[in-house]
Parts: sequence; structure tokens; C-alpha cells
Amino acid sequence: MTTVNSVENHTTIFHIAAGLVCLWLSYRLFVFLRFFRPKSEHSLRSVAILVLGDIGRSPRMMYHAESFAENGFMTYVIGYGGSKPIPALERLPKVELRYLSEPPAILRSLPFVLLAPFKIIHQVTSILRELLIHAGEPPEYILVQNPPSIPTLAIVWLVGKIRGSKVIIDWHNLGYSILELKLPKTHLYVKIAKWFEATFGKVAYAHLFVTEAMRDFLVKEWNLVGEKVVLHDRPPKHFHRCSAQEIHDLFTKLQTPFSQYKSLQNFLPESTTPFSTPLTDRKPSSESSTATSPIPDLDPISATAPTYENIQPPRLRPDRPALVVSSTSWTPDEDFGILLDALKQYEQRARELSEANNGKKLPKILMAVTGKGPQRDEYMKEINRLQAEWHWVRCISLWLEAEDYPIFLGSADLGVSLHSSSSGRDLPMKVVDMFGCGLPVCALNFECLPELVKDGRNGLVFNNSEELVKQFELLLTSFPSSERLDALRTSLYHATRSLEVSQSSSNEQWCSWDENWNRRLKPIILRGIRV
Ligand SMILES: Nc1nc2c(ncn2[C@@H]2O[C@H](COP(=O)(O)OP(=O)(O)O[C@H]3O[C@H](CO)[C@@H](O)[C@H](O)[C@@H]3O)[C@@H](O)[C@H]2O)c(=O)[nH]1
Repeated sequence: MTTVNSVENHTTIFHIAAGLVCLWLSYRLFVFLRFFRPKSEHSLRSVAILVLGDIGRSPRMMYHAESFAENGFMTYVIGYGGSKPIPALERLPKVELRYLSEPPAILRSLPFVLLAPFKIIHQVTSILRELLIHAGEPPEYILVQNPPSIPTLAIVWLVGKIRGSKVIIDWHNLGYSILELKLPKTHLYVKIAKWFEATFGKVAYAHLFVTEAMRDFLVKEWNLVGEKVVLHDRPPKHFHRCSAQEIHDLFTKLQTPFSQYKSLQNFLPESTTPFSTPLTDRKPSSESSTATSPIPDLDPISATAPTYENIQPPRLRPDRPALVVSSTSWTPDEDFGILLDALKQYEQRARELSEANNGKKLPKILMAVTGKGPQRDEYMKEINRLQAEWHWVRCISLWLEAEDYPIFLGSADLGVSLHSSSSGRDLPMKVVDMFGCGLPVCALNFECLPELVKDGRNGLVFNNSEELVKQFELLLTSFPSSERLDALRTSLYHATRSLEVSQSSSNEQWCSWDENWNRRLKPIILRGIRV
């Protein structure tokens, strides 16, 4: 009896196991058949946007997603999590953010040689899962950012071939040129990377380029096949120069994070929330609005505190430091050593002028570097060591939420770009952001910078730290009423409103991201669709 029971139990277990295996096989077959679905069966008006990085730190791809969704496309954004994306992506109903998973924690403790193959397999399978299964019907378009090229260009090439999705490659830069920053040009890895990028990047439905220089180079070198469109970075419409009220609101919000920087203690002018911030204050109407000193000891709960009615709108306070800003991903193609040297020299120059007491004076500089990235900690450690001795300069690093970032730029007095381009063929998007916020820029010179910055017209161009510190001195002497800075700001205002920005044949007008996208990309993606 016991033997019969045991045989029955085994049979039942076998049936359950067989059932599960059949179920699993059917699922694999289903996935397999979906994969080989006829090419014509993709869903019109859908796009999968692939970013092999933190979606929230990929502004250009987020702007693409917003534009596709606003043009009626179901938009899947596939990439990694980390930073909060721009508000539009959370607001628009047609956008779905699909986050790729990181490899399991247990694998992350493996040594790099063992981890690397696992990481690649994990990455490839999770991208395929998103493109083949979760995106539902095959998307009409797959838009992929390059770099990185490996493995994404090969994956989208394969998926495009099998499922009929039209591949659009957005050439931000050249992947192999970034590898050349670390390895010699003749290194085997560089050769493989270049071959991979040229092979899988050659044919696409459309190629988008961030510069004309990039288009000309790739068309000539790799003989690209497909539509070719230069889509310069442009700022979103809502980027603007900020009013004193907006600056006041932002710096009131930043009061808590700012109070955590030890280096800022005793550096910024005193302020009392919500009446004043290091950059702004409100004068009670009883006091003259032309008085220049900050409000001294406004205690909101004291009997002498001004009442709501007699508080005036905020104004920029005359004793504020000059707010200089640089934004970055802290990657090796930006040499922050140049900025550090310039700040060192500025500190010395400002001290000399103050001691000479001859009427010429430089203001304090609050240098804010926004952004996250690999070299941040190393540079900040060095900066903190140096600034322990400084009186005229402070440098802080911060990350701002997407909605605060343009307000911060719109509150600043001067921008700095240290972008030097590994390929010599991409442009600093930060400068585009700054121009959108009416912020004049000092930009490090490199090959194709004149496609964006015209020395003396919309910014100043420098080649080394000595030239940068001279530009600081030129623009900031007698700050906050600096004629040179005002003149550059006015000239930038005109350049971004009336004049063409490109030195090239296209005579392109300055405009917003939307206007540019609708003018250049929309006709190509809506081709063949009746609107
Ligand atoms: N939300 C937020 N965004 C920030 C912050 N700081 C920087 N950013 C974002 O980070 C960008 C700067 O990152 P980089 O990686 O330094 O970009 P880039 O050199 O200026 O431009 C490169 O990337 C662009 C596309 O992402 C390319 O189009 C361009 O050609 C170039 O390759 C800024 O434009 C901004 O969108 C911050 O505090 N908060």
C-alpha cells in the first residue's frame, strides 16, 4: 500500500513538473513568435527611446521623449533610474518610463573580470526584454543615443531588422573617441570599438547629429546610409532669465542645503528666511528702496518684524557675491583643473586689489558646479583643501531637481563651460541651457565651439586659466554694476533673438527645442502618416 502511494505521489509530482515545463515552453514559444512577428505588424505612432544611462541625467533624450509624446506618439523611455526626470515625462499620459534593472547585488561583489561578462549578458537580456516584450507591439521607431555604442547599436540594429521598427540614431558624440581619452588610438579595444560603432551605426532610418561638424565627418568617414538631420541642442521654452522674485523663492528653498556647506559659513551675507536670502532681500516700505545695505537683523518673530502689508517685493541685494555657475557630468573630457587654477588666481587678485585700496574692487565669487559624475569627489576634495585658506572665493557642488536647474541658471551672473569634446565634434549642452536662461558664458575653446559661441557676441572664449581669470576680472570689476557684464548680457539677448547662431551655410536661427524639433525632425517621423 505504501509503495502504491509513493508511486502515485511521484506521478503527481512528475505531472506538475511536466505541466510547469510545458507552461514555460509555451511562454518561450510565445516570446519567440512575438519576436518573429511579420515586419508590417508594428504599431504606428509609437517609439521606444533607449538611453544606456540615468534617464534623469539624459536631458536631450528626455526632450525627445516629450516631443514625441506631444506629437501623439506612445513613448517608452528605456534606461536606468537614479535622478528624477523632467516633470513633463511624469505628466504626459503617453509616456511610460521603463527602468532597466541593475545586475543582482550578489554579482556586484565579483571581481571586474568575472563581473563584466555577467553585466553585459544581464544588460543585453534586459534591453531585449523591454524592446521585445514590454513595449507591446513592435514600436514604429526606436531612437537610440550614441554613445555608448556597445551593445545598444547592435541590439537596435537586430531588433529593427527582425521586427521592422525604424531605427533613429542620435549621434551625441563618438564612443570610440571617449575610449581614446584613456587608451592610445592604436589600442586593440579602440579599434574594436570603432569597428563596432561604424558597422552597426552605418545604416539607420535616420541619423541625428548635434553639430554640422559631426554630420560632415560621419558622412565622409563612414558613408552613413539613411536620412541625415542636424538637430542642434536648444533650450526648452520655459528656460528664461529669472526675476528677483523667482531668485528669492529658489534661494529660500535652497537655504537648508546651503546651510550644510561648512565652507559657506561667514562667507555669504547674512540672511533671514523668508525675508532675505544670500542674493535677495525685501525692504520694508518705510525704508528707502534705494538704500544699498542688506536688512541687518530681521527677526520674523520679534516685535519689530515688518508686517505682511509693508513688505516690498524682493530685490537683488547689492552686497551679494557674484554667482558663477558651471554644469557638468564630471567626466574626463572636462578639465576642472583649469577652473581651479583660475579661482586660485582670482582669490589672489581680489586680495591684492582689496589691500591696494585704490578704488578698483572685485566681488566675492560663489562658484556653483551643478551635476553628478565620476570625478566629482576627487575635485571637490582638492577644492575644499584649497578654499580653507580663501576669503574671496567659495566653490560648491550641487545637484538640482530638474525644475530648479533652469531657475538656478537664470539667477546666476556668469556661466563657465569647460567642455572640450573628445571627438572635437560635439557641443556643450550646458552652454545652450545658459543661453536659454540669458546667462553670458566664458567657454573653453575647442574645434567646433564657433558653431555655438561667438567670441564677444554671445560669450567669451578662453584657452587657459590665465585667460579665464582675466575674463572674470573684466566682467566682474565693480560688480554688481558692471558695464562689461551688462553689455555682454545685452549682446547675448540680441544674438539669441535676431541673429543666426551658426557660422555654417544653414544660417540657422536661434529657437526653442520644440520649434527646432518640429521644424527638423517632425516632417521625417510623420512621413507617410496622414495627419
Ligand atoms: N536636473 C539637473 N540637470 C543638470 C544639473 N547639472 C547638470 N545638469 C544637466 O547635465 C547637462 C550637462 O551634462 P554634460 O554631460 O556635461 O553635457 P554637455 O557636455 O554639456 O553636453 C553633452 O551632452 C549632450 C546631451 O546630453 C550632447 O547633446 C552634447 O553634444 C554633449 O555631448 C546639462 O545640460 C543639464 O541638462 C543639475 O544640477 N540638475
